[in-house]
Amino acid sequence: AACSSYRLRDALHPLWQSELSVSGGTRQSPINIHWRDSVYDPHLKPLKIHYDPATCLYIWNNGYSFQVEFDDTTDKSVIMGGPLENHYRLKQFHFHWGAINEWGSEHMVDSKVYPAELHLVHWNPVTSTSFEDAIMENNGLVVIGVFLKLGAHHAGLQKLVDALPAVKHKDAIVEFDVFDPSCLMPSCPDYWTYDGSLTTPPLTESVTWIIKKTPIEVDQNQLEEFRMLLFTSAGEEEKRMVDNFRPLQPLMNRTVRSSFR
Ligand SMILES: NS(=O)(=O)N=C1NCCCN1
Ligand SMILES: [Zn+2]
Repeated sequence: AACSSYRLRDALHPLWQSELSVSGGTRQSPINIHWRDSVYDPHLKPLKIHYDPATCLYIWNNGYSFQVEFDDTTDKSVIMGGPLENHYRLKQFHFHWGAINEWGSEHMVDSKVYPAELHLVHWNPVTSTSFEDAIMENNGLVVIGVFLKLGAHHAGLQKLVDALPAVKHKDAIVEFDVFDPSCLMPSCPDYWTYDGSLTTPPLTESVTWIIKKTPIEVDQNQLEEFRMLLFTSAGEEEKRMVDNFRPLQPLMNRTVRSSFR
C-alpha cells in the first residue's frame, strides 16, 4: 500500500505526469544502492571510454536540464567493456541537481544523497538504427552516472558553466565545440551496474546503468550557476531550474553488481 501511494505521489510530480504510463514497471530508476547488498562480479571488465572532443555539437536547455549533444553518426565517441557486450555511442550528457547542497542526485548510496548527478547517455548502434529507436529497446541504452560533491573547483566543468548564461531559458541553444566529457570522469575505475529505466519521460526500461563509485568535486559557485538556469521560456514567469531529479523507485527483483570488492 505504501509503495503504491508513494508511486501515486511520484506520478503527480509535475515533471513526470506520464509516470502512469509505465506504472507497471519492474525495473525503474533511480534506486538507492545498498552497498552491502551489491554483488561483486569478477566477470565485469574495466569500462573503456573513448570520447572524441570534436564530436561535441551544442549545449541547450530542454526544460528539464541543460544538455550537451554529440554527433552520434559514427563510432568516434564510444564506451565498451564493463558489463557491455558491444560498444555504445555517446549521444548527450546532462545533470540533475537540488535547490540546496543537501539533495539533488537521483541515485543514492546507502541513502546518501549528493548535490548533483551527471548522466552520460549512450545508445547501442548494433541493435538499433537510431537513438530514438534504442530508447524503446531492451538494453538499447547505457547511462553512466557520476555523483558530484561539494569541494574543489572543477576546471573542466567550468567551460560548461561559463556557457550556462547563454542557455538560461527553456529551448535556448548555443554552439559548444571541442569538449571532452572524459574530464568529468573520476579517475577511480570502480562502478555499480544494474538494469533500469530512463528517469525522465518516456521512462522506458531500456537502460543498463553504470554508476561510478567515486564522486567528482565541484565548488559552490559552480553548483550555484546550475541553479540560475530556468525551467521556463523567455517571457514567461521565471521558475528556477532546481530539484530536477526523480524520486527513488522500488528495487523489486533486481541485484546491483559491483566491479570492485
Ligand atoms: N535522466 S535519464 O535517465 O538520462 N533520462 C533520459 N530521458 C530521455 C532520453 C535521455 N535520458
Ligand atoms: Zn538524467
